[in-house]
Amino acid sequence: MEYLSVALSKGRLAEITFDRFQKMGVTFVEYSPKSRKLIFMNEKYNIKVVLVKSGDVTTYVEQGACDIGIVGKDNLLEKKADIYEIMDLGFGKCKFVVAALKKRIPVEHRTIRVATKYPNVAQDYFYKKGEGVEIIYLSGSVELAPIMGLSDVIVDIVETGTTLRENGLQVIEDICPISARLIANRVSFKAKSSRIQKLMKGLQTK
Ligand SMILES: Nc1ncnc2c1ncn2[C@@H]1O[C@H](COP(=O)(O)OP(=O)(O)OP(=O)(O)O)[C@@H](O)[C@H]1O
Ligand SMILES: O=P(O)(O)OC[C@H]1O[C@H](OP(=O)(O)OP(=O)(O)O)[C@H](O)[C@@H]1O
Repeated sequence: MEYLSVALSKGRLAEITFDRFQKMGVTFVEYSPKSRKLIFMNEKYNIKVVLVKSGDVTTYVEQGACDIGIVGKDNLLEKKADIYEIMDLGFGKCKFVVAALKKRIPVEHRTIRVATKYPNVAQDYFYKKGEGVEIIYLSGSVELAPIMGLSDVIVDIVETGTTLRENGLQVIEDICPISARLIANRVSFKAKSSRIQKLMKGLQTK
């Protein structure tokens, strides 16, 4: 039997996903949260899990290097990849927001500057509102941008709100909810449909 390959977002989603696998009886003995290993094999069910950067999951799946993937909805909205989104996994819950400094200086006579790790999501959101904005791409610690005068607002993920609060920012608009999703390569979804369906059933178990 050919193996089923899974691209899994490293970081926050990985541990929960391995835990789900464990609960459905699919164990990856070499996995531990502290391990630096990137490939894990379950010989019994012939499932190979590879740990990739969150922004690269859609690339592996779209190109067919992996059959399926587990990734945040944030990355799906940003990448717009040609894949099937087949299941909401119900974990990794957070939301996209627009946030700004509590003591925000009003912007007059110029375009609002938006700092974000998600330029397409931010651009789409303001475009749909009919607002022209200047997008400033950052790769992390986005909350710093308004504090340092780099931007007027940010578009970012909020879960507990701690990062915003501890840096003097507040949510000014909710954009949309986010959670982890199971995605599939279009060809694999047909060619390996029964195995993928079985996995989906197992992953539903809490
Ligand atoms: N604070 C959060 N709470 C809950 N889920 C989150 C939070 N931040 C991100 N996520 C979700 O978890 C996924 C992985 O986030 P993680 O922080 O591990 O990596 P990343 O920040 O997207 O990428 P990287 O840090 O590798 O650039 C995100 O794509 C998102 O769906
Ligand atoms: O509402 P909270 O529970 O505080 O979580 C939100 C924070 O988590 C994410 O950052 P991450 O830790 O991934 O770091 P990053 O800024 O480097 O992306 C996100 O970008 C926020 O900064």
